[in-house]
Amino acid sequence: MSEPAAIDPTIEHHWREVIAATSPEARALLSGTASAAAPVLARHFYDGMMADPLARGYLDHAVVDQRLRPSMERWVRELASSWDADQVRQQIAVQRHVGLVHARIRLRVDLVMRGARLLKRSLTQLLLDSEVATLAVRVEAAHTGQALLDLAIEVMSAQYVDAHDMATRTDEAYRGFASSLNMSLERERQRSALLDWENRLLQEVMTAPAGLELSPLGQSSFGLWVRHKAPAIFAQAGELAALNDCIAHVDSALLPLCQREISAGGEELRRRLRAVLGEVGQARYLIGTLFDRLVDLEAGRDALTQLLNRRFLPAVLGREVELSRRGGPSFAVLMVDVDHFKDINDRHGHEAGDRVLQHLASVLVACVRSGDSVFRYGGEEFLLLVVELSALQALQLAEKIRQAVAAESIPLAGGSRLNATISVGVAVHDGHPDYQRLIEQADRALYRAKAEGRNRCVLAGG
Ligand SMILES: Nc1nc2c(ncn2[C@@H]2O[C@H](COP(=O)(O)OP(=O)(O)OP(=O)(O)O)[C@@H](O)[C@H]2O)c(=O)[nH]1
Repeated sequence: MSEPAAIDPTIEHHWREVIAATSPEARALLSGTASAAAPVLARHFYDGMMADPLARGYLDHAVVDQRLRPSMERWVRELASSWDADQVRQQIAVQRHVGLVHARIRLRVDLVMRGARLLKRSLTQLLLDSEVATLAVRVEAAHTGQALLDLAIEVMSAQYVDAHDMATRTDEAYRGFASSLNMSLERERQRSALLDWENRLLQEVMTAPAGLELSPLGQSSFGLWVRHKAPAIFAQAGELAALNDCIAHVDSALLPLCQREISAGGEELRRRLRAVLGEVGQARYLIGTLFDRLVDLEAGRDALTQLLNRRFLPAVLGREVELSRRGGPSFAVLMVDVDHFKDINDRHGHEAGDRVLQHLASVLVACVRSGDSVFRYGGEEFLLLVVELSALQALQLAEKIRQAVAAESIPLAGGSRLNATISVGVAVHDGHPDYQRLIEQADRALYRAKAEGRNRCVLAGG
């Protein structure tokens, strides 16, 4: 993360405007009150934050008491007593630094906002209750205090977002690097690490002197890899959590039971060992699944249809929105859904259902141009992004696809054939920057197509 050098002139301008509009009396009241009450204000800030279990995940009480609260007191004092141009510039630099630190420790921005809101409320109350100035001066000081806090948080948040974006890009790049390692080699390496641990366990059980602690799976080369490297490769995959549970179960429940039976030996020990090996079998299965899914996911492909999966939808749609925002031609989204697909599954079996999806995918791909994109959006739902088309042309394309599907019966595994139809919702981009809105419009049009009898195409807003 690098700190941008120049100070945003707009924010500096706003900051100085706030100060210029504040009378010397109100400035003095604000500085004096903030300075005297800094310990109370800092306490309100952190008490509010630490009341949230989420915040306690980032910060612990000792760190808050010893380190953060004193620097928060200083922060409040300086914010409320920086009036000349140099001091303002200095303040902006401080807020940016704080934003960077927050991004580095991944402190959530909403928690900071909450603390700031509580702090603002306390400061306002103190100023309004002050007995050393007229009501007009107290109100003026309260307004300035609030404006300065807002400015500080604004600068902090802007820096936070920049730094966070950069960190996300770096994380992604690392993930890309990590997952571009030779995956089949990595898979084999981890499988054999797991096997090594199993062999070692058996050896320890057979030959270990009395009192020897069995080696935990979590400390094995496999366990360390799961804890430290696998999250970078598999991100938030559910199987990874299951794998961690598996390892924890082996180490905290199954191994101690095994350990207890070593000296006695016999059938009970064998039973306990089988339980361990059973759980390790589960870990092996999970590793296999993780790697299998990664191959498709990394390629951005849906395993059944080989179409793009939803992963790249934000990137692809986001880019089209950006292109059209810069004056490019409009584009459309077609939401395609198989009619009565549940019946197809129920009547012909799940495999036939899969075959229908594969067939439909090939029809969709055949009907669009190479500049268009076809996604498997959900179970039996597909999303087509078609570029440089008017509403009428998009609807005509949808109709062409609908007819192509309806016209051709689909061959099944046993030689039989079945007919399927689709409904299509069409929406043309109207310039709105949020592509999700376009998807929702297409979705609503699809819903209408279903409601009006299926096997038809409906244009959103048409
Ligand atoms: N064979 C198969 N079935 C799937 C797959 N993904 C989802 N499904 C099934 O698709 C069916 C979708 O059913 P519904 O959402 O009720 O819709 P429908 O039966 O197509 O009815 P309408 O959309 O209203 O015409 C569910 O039964 C899912 O189990 C898949 O990958 N393969």
